[in-house]
Amino acid sequence: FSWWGGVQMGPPDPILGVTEAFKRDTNPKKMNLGVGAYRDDKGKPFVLSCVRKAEALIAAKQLDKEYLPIGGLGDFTKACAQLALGANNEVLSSGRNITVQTISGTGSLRIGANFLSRFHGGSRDVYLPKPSWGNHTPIFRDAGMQLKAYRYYDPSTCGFDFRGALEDISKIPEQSVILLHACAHNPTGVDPKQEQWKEISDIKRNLLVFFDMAYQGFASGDIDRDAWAVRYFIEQGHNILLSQSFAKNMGLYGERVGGFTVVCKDIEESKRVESQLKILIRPIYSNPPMNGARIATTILNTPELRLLWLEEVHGMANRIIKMREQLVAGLKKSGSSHNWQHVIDQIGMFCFTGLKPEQVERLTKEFSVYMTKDGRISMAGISSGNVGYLAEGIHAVTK
Ligand SMILES: Cc1ncc(COP(=O)(O)O)c(CN[C@@H](CCC(=O)O)C(=O)O)c1O
Repeated sequence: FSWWGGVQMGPPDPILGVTEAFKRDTNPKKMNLGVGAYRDDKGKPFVLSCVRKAEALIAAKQLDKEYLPIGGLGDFTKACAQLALGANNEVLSSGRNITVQTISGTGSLRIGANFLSRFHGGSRDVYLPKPSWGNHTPIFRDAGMQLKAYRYYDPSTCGFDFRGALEDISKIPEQSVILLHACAHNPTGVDPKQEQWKEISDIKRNLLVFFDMAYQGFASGDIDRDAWAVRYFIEQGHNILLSQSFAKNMGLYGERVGGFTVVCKDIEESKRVESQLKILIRPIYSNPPMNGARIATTILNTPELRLLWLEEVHGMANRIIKMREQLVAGLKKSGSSHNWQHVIDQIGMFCFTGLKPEQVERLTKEFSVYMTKDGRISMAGISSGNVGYLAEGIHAVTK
Protein backbone atom coordinates (compact mmCIF):
# COMPACT_ATOMS: atom_id res chain seq x y z
CA PHE A 1 0.00 0.00 0.00
CA SER A 2 1.50 3.40 -0.87
CA TRP A 3 0.97 6.36 1.42
CA TRP A 4 2.65 8.73 -1.03
CA GLY A 5 1.10 7.96 -4.44
CA GLY A 6 0.11 11.60 -4.68
CA VAL A 7 3.64 12.94 -4.18
CA GLN A 8 4.84 14.52 -7.47
CA MET A 9 8.50 14.49 -8.57
CA GLY A 10 9.71 18.02 -7.84
CA PRO A 11 12.19 20.00 -9.99
CA PRO A 12 15.88 20.24 -8.95
CA ASP A 13 16.81 23.39 -6.98
CA PRO A 14 17.67 26.21 -9.47
CA ILE A 15 20.99 26.79 -7.68
CA LEU A 16 21.99 23.61 -5.87
CA GLY A 17 20.67 21.50 -8.76
CA VAL A 18 23.35 23.00 -11.03
CA THR A 19 26.05 21.30 -8.97
CA GLU A 20 24.28 17.94 -9.36
CA ALA A 21 24.32 18.36 -13.16
CA PHE A 22 27.96 19.52 -13.04
CA LYS A 23 28.98 16.39 -11.11
CA ARG A 24 27.42 14.18 -13.79
CA ASP A 25 29.43 15.85 -16.58
CA THR A 26 32.61 13.95 -17.58
CA ASN A 27 34.21 16.78 -19.63
CA PRO A 28 37.63 17.48 -17.99
CA LYS A 29 37.21 21.18 -18.85
CA LYS A 30 33.87 21.47 -17.04
CA MET A 31 33.38 24.52 -14.80
CA ASN A 32 30.89 24.91 -11.94
CA LEU A 33 29.89 28.58 -11.81
CA GLY A 34 26.58 27.77 -10.11
CA VAL A 35 26.69 27.63 -6.32
CA GLY A 36 28.00 30.71 -4.59
CA ALA A 37 30.84 28.98 -2.75
CA TYR A 38 34.42 30.24 -2.78
CA ARG A 39 37.17 28.23 -4.48
CA ASP A 40 40.87 29.05 -4.53
CA ASP A 41 42.88 29.61 -7.74
CA LYS A 42 43.20 25.84 -8.09
CA GLY A 43 39.42 25.51 -8.04
CA LYS A 44 39.49 23.85 -4.63
CA PRO A 45 37.17 24.60 -1.67
CA PHE A 46 39.06 26.87 0.73
CA VAL A 47 39.18 26.34 4.49
CA LEU A 48 40.53 29.54 6.01
CA SER A 49 43.62 29.04 8.17
CA CYS A 50 42.00 31.13 10.93
CA VAL A 51 39.31 28.41 10.98
CA ARG A 52 41.88 25.62 11.28
CA LYS A 53 43.65 27.48 14.08
CA ALA A 54 40.35 28.11 15.88
CA GLU A 55 39.46 24.42 15.59
CA ALA A 56 42.78 23.48 17.20
CA LEU A 57 42.24 25.91 20.09
CA ILE A 58 38.73 24.54 20.65
CA ALA A 59 39.84 20.91 20.48
CA ALA A 60 42.54 21.57 23.06
CA LYS A 61 39.91 22.80 25.52
CA GLN A 62 38.13 19.41 25.53
CA LEU A 63 34.76 21.15 25.85
CA ASP A 64 31.52 19.29 26.59
CA LYS A 65 28.69 18.54 24.17
CA GLU A 66 25.83 19.93 26.24
CA TYR A 67 22.81 21.58 24.60
CA LEU A 68 23.22 25.23 23.72
CA PRO A 69 20.47 27.62 24.90
CA ILE A 70 17.53 27.97 22.48
CA GLY A 71 18.94 31.32 21.32
CA GLY A 72 22.38 29.79 20.78
CA LEU A 73 25.88 30.39 22.12
CA GLY A 74 25.80 33.68 24.03
CA ASP A 75 29.37 34.68 23.14
CA PHE A 76 28.54 34.02 19.49
CA THR A 77 25.37 36.11 19.36
CA LYS A 78 27.22 39.00 21.07
CA ALA A 79 30.17 38.82 18.65
CA CYS A 80 27.84 38.37 15.68
CA ALA A 81 25.82 41.51 16.53
CA GLN A 82 29.01 43.51 17.19
CA LEU A 83 30.43 42.48 13.81
CA ALA A 84 27.32 43.72 12.02
CA LEU A 85 26.58 46.87 13.98
CA GLY A 86 30.06 47.87 15.15
CA ALA A 87 31.17 47.27 18.77
CA ASN A 88 30.21 50.78 19.96
CA ASN A 89 26.75 50.88 18.42
CA GLU A 90 24.14 52.47 20.69
CA VAL A 91 21.75 49.61 19.94
CA LEU A 92 24.14 47.18 21.65
CA SER A 93 24.96 49.38 24.66
CA SER A 94 21.26 50.08 25.28
CA GLY A 95 20.32 46.41 24.85
CA ARG A 96 17.80 47.28 22.13
CA ASN A 97 18.77 44.29 20.01
CA ILE A 98 17.99 40.66 20.41
CA THR A 99 20.30 38.39 18.41
CA VAL A 100 19.80 34.63 18.22
CA GLN A 101 22.08 32.04 16.62
CA THR A 102 20.48 30.42 13.60
CA ILE A 103 21.11 27.63 11.09
CA SER A 104 23.16 29.90 8.86
CA GLY A 105 21.61 32.67 6.74
CA THR A 106 18.78 30.55 5.41
CA GLY A 107 17.77 29.61 8.95
CA SER A 108 17.98 33.23 10.01
CA LEU A 109 15.72 34.38 7.18
CA ARG A 110 13.25 31.61 7.92
CA ILE A 111 13.11 32.37 11.66
CA GLY A 112 12.62 36.00 10.71
CA ALA A 113 9.88 35.10 8.24
CA ASN A 114 8.11 32.92 10.81
CA PHE A 115 8.41 35.69 13.41
CA LEU A 116 6.92 38.21 10.96
CA SER A 117 4.12 35.84 10.08
CA ARG A 118 3.23 35.35 13.76
CA PHE A 119 3.73 38.86 15.11
CA HIS A 120 3.92 41.55 12.41
CA GLY A 121 0.78 43.63 12.74
CA GLY A 122 1.29 45.31 9.37
CA SER A 123 0.80 43.87 5.92
CA ARG A 124 1.76 40.30 5.03
CA ASP A 125 3.58 41.64 1.99
CA VAL A 126 7.36 41.20 1.74
CA TYR A 127 8.90 43.24 -1.07
CA LEU A 128 11.96 41.61 -2.64
CA PRO A 129 14.31 43.28 -5.14
CA LYS A 130 13.73 42.19 -8.76
CA PRO A 131 15.61 39.80 -9.06
CA SER A 132 16.59 38.40 -5.68
CA TRP A 133 18.18 35.24 -4.31
CA GLY A 134 15.92 32.44 -5.48
CA ASN A 135 15.43 30.95 -2.01
CA HIS A 136 14.00 34.21 -0.59
CA THR A 137 10.65 33.48 -2.24
CA PRO A 138 9.99 29.99 -0.80
CA ILE A 139 11.39 31.02 2.60
CA PHE A 140 8.83 33.80 3.02
CA ARG A 141 6.04 32.03 1.15
CA ASP A 142 6.35 28.86 3.26
CA ALA A 143 6.23 31.05 6.37
CA GLY A 144 2.88 32.40 5.20
CA MET A 145 3.96 35.79 3.86
CA GLN A 146 3.00 37.23 0.45
CA LEU A 147 5.78 38.06 -2.01
CA LYS A 148 5.87 41.36 -3.92
CA ALA A 149 8.75 43.01 -5.76
CA TYR A 150 10.39 46.38 -6.36
CA ARG A 151 12.48 47.27 -9.41
CA TYR A 152 16.19 46.83 -8.70
CA TYR A 153 18.23 45.60 -11.70
CA ASP A 154 18.37 47.41 -15.04
CA PRO A 155 19.07 44.86 -17.83
CA SER A 156 19.84 47.69 -20.27
CA THR A 157 22.85 48.80 -18.19
CA CYS A 158 23.44 45.59 -16.21
CA GLY A 159 23.38 48.01 -13.28
CA PHE A 160 21.14 49.44 -10.54
CA ASP A 161 17.73 50.79 -11.57
CA PHE A 162 17.93 53.49 -8.90
CA ARG A 163 15.03 55.58 -10.28
CA GLY A 164 12.85 52.52 -10.63
CA ALA A 165 13.71 51.33 -7.12
CA LEU A 166 12.95 54.75 -5.60
CA GLU A 167 9.65 55.00 -7.49
CA ASP A 168 8.52 51.52 -6.48
CA ILE A 169 9.66 51.75 -2.85
CA SER A 170 7.90 55.13 -2.52
CA LYS A 171 4.66 53.36 -3.39
CA ILE A 172 5.00 50.33 -1.11
CA PRO A 173 2.00 50.35 1.28
CA GLU A 174 2.96 51.51 4.78
CA GLN A 175 3.97 48.81 7.30
CA SER A 176 4.94 46.37 4.54
CA VAL A 177 8.23 44.50 4.87
CA ILE A 178 11.04 45.35 2.46
CA LEU A 179 14.01 43.03 2.04
CA LEU A 180 17.33 44.71 1.25
CA HIS A 181 20.60 42.96 0.42
CA ALA A 182 23.18 44.71 2.62
CA CYS A 183 26.04 44.15 0.14
CA ALA A 184 27.03 41.89 -2.76
CA HIS A 185 23.49 41.62 -4.15
CA ASN A 186 22.62 38.10 -5.24
CA PRO A 187 22.25 37.38 -8.20
CA THR A 188 23.24 40.70 -9.82
CA GLY A 189 26.37 41.81 -7.96
CA VAL A 190 24.89 45.32 -8.21
CA ASP A 191 24.88 47.39 -4.99
CA PRO A 192 23.50 50.90 -4.39
CA LYS A 193 26.14 53.58 -3.82
CA GLN A 194 26.20 55.10 -0.31
CA GLU A 195 24.47 58.27 -1.62
CA GLN A 196 21.73 56.09 -3.11
CA TRP A 197 21.33 54.13 0.14
CA LYS A 198 20.78 57.49 1.88
CA GLU A 199 17.93 58.36 -0.50
CA ILE A 200 16.38 54.92 -0.03
CA SER A 201 16.58 55.29 3.75
CA ASP A 202 14.99 58.76 3.52
CA ILE A 203 11.92 57.56 1.63
CA LYS A 204 8.98 58.71 3.72
CA ARG A 205 7.28 55.33 4.10
CA ASN A 206 6.90 53.48 7.34
CA LEU A 207 8.38 50.19 6.11
CA LEU A 208 9.81 47.33 8.16
CA VAL A 209 13.32 46.84 6.76
CA PHE A 210 14.75 43.30 6.70
CA PHE A 211 18.46 43.35 5.78
CA ASP A 212 20.00 40.17 4.46
CA MET A 213 23.76 40.40 5.07
CA ALA A 214 25.16 37.11 3.84
CA TYR A 215 28.48 38.49 2.55
CA GLN A 216 29.87 40.94 5.13
CA GLY A 217 33.56 41.40 4.30
CA PHE A 218 33.29 39.29 1.20
CA ALA A 219 32.02 42.07 -1.06
CA SER A 220 34.62 44.82 -0.70
CA GLY A 221 37.05 42.91 1.54
CA ASP A 222 36.25 45.38 4.34
CA ILE A 223 33.78 44.28 7.04
CA ASP A 224 32.87 47.83 8.05
CA ARG A 225 32.38 49.05 4.50
CA ASP A 226 30.13 46.09 3.70
CA ALA A 227 27.98 46.80 6.77
CA TRP A 228 27.65 50.51 5.99
CA ALA A 229 24.01 50.38 4.81
CA VAL A 230 22.89 48.34 7.83
CA ARG A 231 24.53 50.78 10.23
CA TYR A 232 23.27 53.85 8.35
CA PHE A 233 19.65 52.68 8.38
CA ILE A 234 19.84 52.00 12.13
CA GLU A 235 21.41 55.44 12.71
CA GLN A 236 18.53 56.98 10.74
CA GLY A 237 16.06 55.36 13.13
CA HIS A 238 15.00 52.24 11.24
CA ASN A 239 14.45 49.41 13.75
CA ILE A 240 15.52 46.70 11.32
CA LEU A 241 15.56 42.94 11.14
CA LEU A 242 18.92 41.49 10.11
CA SER A 243 20.02 38.07 8.93
CA GLN A 244 23.73 37.20 8.91
CA SER A 245 25.65 34.26 7.53
CA PHE A 246 29.21 33.09 8.14
CA ALA A 247 29.01 30.60 5.27
CA LYS A 248 30.95 32.70 2.77
CA ASN A 249 33.02 35.23 4.74
CA MET A 250 34.39 32.51 7.06
CA GLY A 251 33.97 29.60 4.65
CA LEU A 252 31.75 27.84 7.20
CA TYR A 253 29.25 26.68 4.55
CA GLY A 254 28.43 23.25 5.95
CA GLU A 255 28.82 24.33 9.59
CA ARG A 256 25.62 26.36 9.17
CA VAL A 257 26.56 29.43 11.25
CA GLY A 258 24.26 32.46 11.21
CA GLY A 259 22.46 35.03 13.31
CA PHE A 260 19.08 36.75 13.37
CA THR A 261 18.76 40.19 14.95
CA VAL A 262 15.68 42.26 15.80
CA VAL A 263 16.42 45.91 16.60
CA CYS A 264 13.71 46.94 19.10
CA LYS A 265 12.40 50.18 20.55
CA ASP A 266 14.05 49.54 23.92
CA ILE A 267 15.39 46.78 26.14
CA GLU A 268 11.95 45.97 27.55
CA GLU A 269 10.72 45.25 24.01
CA SER A 270 13.82 43.23 23.18
CA LYS A 271 13.16 40.97 26.18
CA ARG A 272 9.57 40.35 25.03
CA VAL A 273 10.75 39.67 21.49
CA GLU A 274 13.48 37.34 22.79
CA SER A 275 10.93 35.33 24.76
CA GLN A 276 8.78 34.84 21.66
CA LEU A 277 11.75 33.97 19.41
CA LYS A 278 12.63 31.19 21.87
CA ILE A 279 9.04 29.93 21.82
CA LEU A 280 9.15 29.96 18.00
CA ILE A 281 12.55 28.21 17.73
CA ARG A 282 12.00 25.53 20.37
CA PRO A 283 9.54 23.38 18.34
CA ILE A 284 11.55 23.76 15.11
CA TYR A 285 15.07 22.65 16.10
CA SER A 286 15.13 23.34 19.87
CA ASN A 287 18.68 24.70 19.93
CA PRO A 288 21.37 25.28 17.29
CA PRO A 289 24.59 23.30 16.59
CA MET A 290 27.58 24.39 18.62
CA ASN A 291 30.65 23.55 16.52
CA GLY A 292 30.46 26.29 13.91
CA ALA A 293 29.40 28.88 16.46
CA ARG A 294 32.43 28.05 18.60
CA ILE A 295 34.72 28.44 15.57
CA ALA A 296 33.23 31.79 14.54
CA THR A 297 33.32 33.09 18.13
CA THR A 298 36.93 32.00 18.64
CA ILE A 299 37.96 33.81 15.45
CA LEU A 300 36.04 36.99 16.27
CA ASN A 301 37.17 37.12 19.92
CA THR A 302 40.84 36.07 19.56
CA PRO A 303 42.71 39.20 18.37
CA GLU A 304 45.32 37.46 16.23
CA LEU A 305 42.72 35.13 14.67
CA ARG A 306 40.42 38.08 13.96
CA LEU A 307 43.27 39.88 12.23
CA LEU A 308 44.15 36.77 10.23
CA TRP A 309 40.47 36.40 9.28
CA LEU A 310 40.31 40.00 8.03
CA GLU A 311 43.37 39.33 5.88
CA GLU A 312 41.89 36.10 4.51
CA VAL A 313 38.47 37.55 3.74
CA HIS A 314 40.19 40.49 2.04
CA GLY A 315 42.22 37.97 0.06
CA MET A 316 39.10 36.11 -1.11
CA ALA A 317 37.44 39.35 -2.20
CA ASN A 318 40.61 40.38 -4.04
CA ARG A 319 40.92 37.11 -5.94
CA ILE A 320 37.37 37.53 -7.18
CA ILE A 321 38.05 41.11 -8.26
CA LYS A 322 41.12 39.87 -10.16
CA MET A 323 39.03 37.20 -11.90
CA ARG A 324 36.58 39.91 -12.99
CA GLU A 325 39.40 41.81 -14.64
CA GLN A 326 40.93 38.68 -16.21
CA LEU A 327 37.56 37.55 -17.59
CA VAL A 328 36.97 40.90 -19.31
CA ALA A 329 40.55 40.89 -20.66
CA GLY A 330 39.96 37.35 -21.93
CA LEU A 331 36.71 38.37 -23.62
CA LYS A 332 38.46 41.23 -25.39
CA LYS A 333 41.30 38.88 -26.39
CA SER A 334 38.76 36.39 -27.77
CA GLY A 335 37.53 39.18 -30.03
CA SER A 336 34.27 40.08 -28.25
CA SER A 337 33.03 43.53 -29.17
CA HIS A 338 30.39 43.68 -26.42
CA ASN A 339 30.69 46.08 -23.49
CA TRP A 340 31.60 43.86 -20.50
CA GLN A 341 32.30 46.72 -18.07
CA HIS A 342 29.51 45.46 -15.77
CA VAL A 343 31.56 42.32 -15.09
CA ILE A 344 34.18 44.56 -13.46
CA ASP A 345 31.74 47.03 -11.87
CA GLN A 346 29.65 44.37 -10.13
CA ILE A 347 30.73 43.27 -6.64
CA GLY A 348 30.82 40.15 -4.46
CA MET A 349 30.45 36.47 -5.27
CA PHE A 350 28.37 36.88 -8.40
CA CYS A 351 28.38 38.40 -11.84
CA PHE A 352 25.12 38.90 -13.69
CA THR A 353 26.50 38.37 -17.18
CA GLY A 354 23.42 39.36 -19.16
CA LEU A 355 23.50 36.02 -21.01
CA LYS A 356 20.06 34.88 -22.20
CA PRO A 357 18.75 31.43 -21.14
CA GLU A 358 19.45 29.99 -24.60
CA GLN A 359 23.04 31.29 -24.44
CA VAL A 360 23.42 29.77 -20.98
CA GLU A 361 22.13 26.50 -22.35
CA ARG A 362 24.68 26.55 -25.20
CA LEU A 363 27.50 27.39 -22.82
CA THR A 364 26.58 24.34 -20.73
CA LYS A 365 25.97 21.99 -23.65
CA GLU A 366 28.95 23.00 -25.82
CA PHE A 367 31.51 24.04 -23.17
CA SER A 368 30.35 22.24 -19.98
CA VAL A 369 30.19 25.60 -18.19
CA TYR A 370 27.53 25.33 -15.46
CA MET A 371 25.67 28.38 -14.14
CA THR A 372 22.14 29.33 -13.18
CA LYS A 373 19.64 29.91 -15.98
CA ASP A 374 19.40 33.63 -15.21
CA GLY A 375 22.96 34.16 -16.46
CA ARG A 376 24.48 34.48 -12.97
CA ILE A 377 28.00 33.16 -12.55
CA SER A 378 29.75 32.52 -9.28
CA MET A 379 33.05 34.32 -9.85
CA ALA A 380 34.77 32.09 -7.31
CA GLY A 381 34.47 29.17 -9.72
CA ILE A 382 36.86 30.96 -12.07
CA SER A 383 40.63 30.54 -11.80
CA SER A 384 43.61 31.80 -13.77
CA GLY A 385 43.68 28.28 -15.24
CA ASN A 386 40.15 28.29 -16.70
CA VAL A 387 39.34 32.00 -17.22
CA GLY A 388 40.59 31.86 -20.84
CA TYR A 389 38.39 28.86 -21.63
CA LEU A 390 35.40 30.60 -20.08
CA ALA A 391 36.05 33.78 -22.09
CA GLU A 392 36.17 31.76 -25.32
CA GLY A 393 32.91 30.04 -24.41
CA ILE A 394 31.08 33.25 -23.52
CA HIS A 395 32.38 34.91 -26.69
CA ALA A 396 31.27 31.93 -28.79
CA VAL A 397 27.70 32.08 -27.48
CA THR A 398 27.38 35.88 -27.55
CA LYS A 399 29.02 36.88 -30.86
C1 LIG B 1 21.62 36.64 -0.31
C2 LIG B 1 21.78 35.33 0.39
N1 LIG B 1 21.18 35.17 1.60
C3 LIG B 1 21.29 34.01 2.28
C4 LIG B 1 22.03 32.95 1.76
C5 LIG B 1 22.05 31.71 2.60
O1 LIG B 1 23.25 31.17 2.80
P1 LIG B 1 23.49 30.14 4.01
O2 LIG B 1 24.38 29.11 3.46
O3 LIG B 1 22.14 29.59 4.43
O4 LIG B 1 24.09 30.96 5.10
C6 LIG B 1 22.65 33.06 0.49
C7 LIG B 1 23.45 31.91 -0.11
N2 LIG B 1 23.29 31.75 -1.50
C8 LIG B 1 24.35 31.11 -2.25
C9 LIG B 1 24.70 29.73 -1.68
C10 LIG B 1 23.89 28.54 -2.12
C11 LIG B 1 22.42 28.73 -1.76
O5 LIG B 1 22.05 28.45 -0.60
O6 LIG B 1 21.68 29.20 -2.65
C12 LIG B 1 23.95 31.07 -3.74
O7 LIG B 1 23.05 31.86 -4.10
O8 LIG B 1 24.61 30.37 -4.49
C13 LIG B 1 22.54 34.28 -0.19
O9 LIG B 1 23.14 34.45 -1.39
